[in-house]
Amino acid sequence: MTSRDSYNIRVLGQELYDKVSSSKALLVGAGGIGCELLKNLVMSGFKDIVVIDLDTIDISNLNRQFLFQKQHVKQAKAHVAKESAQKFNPSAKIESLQCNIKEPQFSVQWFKQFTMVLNALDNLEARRHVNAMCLAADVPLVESGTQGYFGQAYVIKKDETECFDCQPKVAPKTYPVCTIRSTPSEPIHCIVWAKSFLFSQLFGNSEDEEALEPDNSETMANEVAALNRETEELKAIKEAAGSPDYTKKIFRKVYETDIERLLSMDSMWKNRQKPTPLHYDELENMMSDIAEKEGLEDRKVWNLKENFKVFKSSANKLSTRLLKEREVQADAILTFDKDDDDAMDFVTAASNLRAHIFNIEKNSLFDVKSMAGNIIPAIATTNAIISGLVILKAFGILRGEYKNNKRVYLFTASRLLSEANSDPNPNCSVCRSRSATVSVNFERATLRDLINQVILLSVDEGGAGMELDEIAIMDGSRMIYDVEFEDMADLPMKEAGLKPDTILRVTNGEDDEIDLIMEANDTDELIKLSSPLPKLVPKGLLKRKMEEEPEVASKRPKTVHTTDDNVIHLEPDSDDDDIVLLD
Ligand SMILES: Nc1ncnc2c1ncn2[C@@H]1O[C@H](COP(=O)(O)OP(=O)(O)OP(=O)(O)O)[C@@H](O)[C@H]1O
Ligand SMILES: [Zn+2]
Repeated sequence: MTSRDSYNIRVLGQELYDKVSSSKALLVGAGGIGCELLKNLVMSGFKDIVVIDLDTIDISNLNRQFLFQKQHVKQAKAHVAKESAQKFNPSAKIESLQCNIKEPQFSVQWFKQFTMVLNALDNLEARRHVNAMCLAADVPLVESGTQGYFGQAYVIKKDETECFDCQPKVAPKTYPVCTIRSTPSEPIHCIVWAKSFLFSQLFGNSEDEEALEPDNSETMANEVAALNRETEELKAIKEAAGSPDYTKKIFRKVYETDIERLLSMDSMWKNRQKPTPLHYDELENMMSDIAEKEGLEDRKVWNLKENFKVFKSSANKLSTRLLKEREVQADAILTFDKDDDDAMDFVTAASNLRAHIFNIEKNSLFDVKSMAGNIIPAIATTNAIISGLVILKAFGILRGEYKNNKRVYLFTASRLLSEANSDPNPNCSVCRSRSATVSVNFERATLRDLINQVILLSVDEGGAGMELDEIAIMDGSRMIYDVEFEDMADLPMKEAGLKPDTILRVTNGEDDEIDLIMEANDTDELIKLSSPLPKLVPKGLLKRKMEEEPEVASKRPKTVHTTDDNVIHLEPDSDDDDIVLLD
């Protein structure tokens, strides 16, 4: 027994220590929270840990992801995190995987080996996936997130608590296309234009215009046609990459010709201040009287000449890079990355030039970076506090606490607020459906076998007890059976495109649905239910139960969604919540 173990026994008590040291934890993500958390896990006595992260270490991670050092840049986060954390407790077994958690090899069956899963992710999609897998495998999950000085940590457990998807999440902000392309009025409109329109048209994939919201109104039809023409013209200029007047062509098109075309649409400017085009040659002449100085400060707002200079140099650098990449791969593109200096220089200068034309305030590179990259600074202390709380949630799980394992919110790095975990939302389509694992011989069993032996089987015999003419079966968004679509019913499952870990959703009417998680069975038995299907709790009943317990409902604080998917802040509006002040 190491001295760390004897220390942990004294702190945790023998009973909890035994649970901690015999559990197996999966840590998803080895970034800001993940690094802290892996260190906490090994130091608090977890002995069997799998850490997974798809990414490699970037220099910008080093200020807070302290398991990584300069010499590790470009190496796999998961492997380096494992090596560094191992030193805190050499007796812990850590397995590292440089993979995407969404890969099919990480099946429901694979998730079942863990006592708990700890999320340390930075995106909605992966969080949703892990949530669904943990529900299907019935493994408790600790979800966490931070944003600046705010953070949260909470436990998700099938049938006991809300799941990640019980409350709707806000979609990232989008902007109407006509505001971005024709009538910007705020700095962010110019930044979105530079990043999502100009950058992606010139160097990336023109389909990339993620932040633009199509505007279908008829009055805009002419304008949209004009803008499509602009896009075509830009494509032609793109072909001139590498030629001496390349940047001049771009500049004249987007800051002169396009602006003059906008000015010719009189109705657009009746109640708006008109833009003023910029002229390349005039600016070029002005440049001759300033000394060339390299290295502009990123926190200073550049003047017109400086923006012009940076625009030309960064556009040239990006197009040279793209041409080089195209020599190797004909359809190479550049993807905007906030940590790519040339891309940030380009977006800052291009958006500032546009801001100048529309009389909008310009911004420093530092500020443009935070807006273009949707960045709210990641703060090491916030990650550290939240990771500590995640470990307390994990201890709670080992003690069998779910509902009373309170959600914790961190406000402005000094106030912690906790609230009771909520019941699952009776209308949640992710966690409120019943689920069961069915083992299937994919080579031989047909969908009809599944229908007869599981779906139509009576509830008393462990089946779903549904009626044949009422059921519909979906494989994700693909309909594979209903009473009027039996084409696939008699094919072997494999031929019907079904494979292990497919989750089939069977519904019959509104109030009854069940998810069947398919696993491989190579025995002679075509279909085998591992356990009877869970009995249905009609949604109506659950809803009524919630209404009968008003004190539970009224305790729910008001939800305030942020623009990012990292964290949802809650504002307390109940006096009963525990508030802890940190020094
Ligand atoms: N699907 C996924 N599978 C595995 N790991 C993932 C997946 N999605 C995200 N991650 C990892 O989760 C971690 C989240 O960490 P964090 O929020 O600190 O982000 P970061 O990329 O390290 O930092 P930043 O975004 O601020 O540059 C990252 O290391 C990321 O690679
Ligand atoms: Zn749910």
